[in-house]
Amino acid sequence: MLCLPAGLGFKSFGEKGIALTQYGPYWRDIRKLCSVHLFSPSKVEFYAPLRRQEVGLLVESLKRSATAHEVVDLSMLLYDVIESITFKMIWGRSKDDRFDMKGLIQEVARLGGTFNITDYVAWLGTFDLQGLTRSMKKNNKEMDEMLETIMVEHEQDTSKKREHHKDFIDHLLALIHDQPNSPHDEEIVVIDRTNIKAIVMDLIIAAFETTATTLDWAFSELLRNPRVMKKLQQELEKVVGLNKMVEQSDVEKLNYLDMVVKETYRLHPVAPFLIPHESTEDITINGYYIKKNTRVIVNVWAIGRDPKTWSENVEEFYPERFIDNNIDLKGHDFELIPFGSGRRGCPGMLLGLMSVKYTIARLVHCFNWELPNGMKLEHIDMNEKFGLSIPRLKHLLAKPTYRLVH
Ligand code: HEM
Repeated sequence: MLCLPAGLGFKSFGEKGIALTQYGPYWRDIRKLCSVHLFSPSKVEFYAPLRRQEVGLLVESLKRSATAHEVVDLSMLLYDVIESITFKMIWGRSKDDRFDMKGLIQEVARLGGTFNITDYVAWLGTFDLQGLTRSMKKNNKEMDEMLETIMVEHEQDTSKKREHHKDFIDHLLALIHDQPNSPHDEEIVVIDRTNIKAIVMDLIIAAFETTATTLDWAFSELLRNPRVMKKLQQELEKVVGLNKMVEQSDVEKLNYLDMVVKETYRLHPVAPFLIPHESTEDITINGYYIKKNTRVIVNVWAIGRDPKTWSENVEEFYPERFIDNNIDLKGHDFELIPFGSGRRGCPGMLLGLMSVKYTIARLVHCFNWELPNGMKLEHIDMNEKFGLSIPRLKHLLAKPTYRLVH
């Protein structure tokens, strides 16, 4: 069956972005464009110094907390570091006190995941009984104003620095200013300001919340499972040693880390239902007839907890289950598809996984982690907050101790 994301109960900027846009020439061009400037392996490499710098700053701040024997809000710190990396990649700056970008994105995730009665009883849409349309419009307006300001600032900044260090918004704006001479020019996608806002919004939502939430769950499981934490530290000691920092080039040598990340996604897929898809043709699967244009929701959360696939210890965080199989995250193994599968699968997987693995590696290598105030393992609150993604309900608190030799 060919699938493509269908409309959610809302759409931020119509079908002008990438993630909620129907399959067709526009989606193909935009996806290609994003691949060149953001997702390709060379871009993952290009952003290595940025990741190194931002995660390095986090390590330094944790070292200070360790010296002061402080308990830290690990969830908040993880969201902050991914926020900085994502925003710097996309518009060249990290936090901007003029805008509450994180709040706006989290509101989109909340609204997107709210049960919307209009999806089932369309005529109720006129009444907006749950106030979702009103909230979405307000959110859209704020985002629109914020992105317009950022775009204007990019256009006005003609400094040499900008010429040499173009961010993603610069690349998109160049497309407006260098529109093709001929409509048959296939190399250049014709876009306007609303397209740019929609694409940028999609990318930030797709990149920020997903990566940060993965890290939050990975650390929750590592803290709950000291055996796994210890084994990961042993792997890091063996591959990197205790005298130097982990580098991104070390990441591919860390096999146990790879299994820890897969196991995190099995139990905590960030997008539990992926993005809603739509069948593009009539089809029968396993005896079930699915009509063309049917909305299809894939329950990745349930697949990851199916004892028929994963055996009876399905609730246990047990990375070793990946030792004797070739299951990977690329979307070929349907028992584990946290990044989706096929042509609408996540194009930012390489980028996201590098941020996830590198951050875990650095923090587990540099620090021992304890629960605060003698808290017992079984008291770690593992409840989820339901939305488009499923982050932790409560922040994860922990106490770091520096463990490297220098
Ligand atoms: C590491 C954490 C990430 C996870 C778990 C994740 C997961 C997903 C999932 C489940 C989908 C929907 C796939 C489907 O419905 O079949 C998706 C789509 C998408 N992701 Fe990611 N993602 C991550 C990181 C990123 C990053 C870092 C970026 C960009 C910089 C990104 C950009 C996108 C885009 C643009 C789409 C929509 C693709 C389309 O509709 O063609 N993602 N992602």
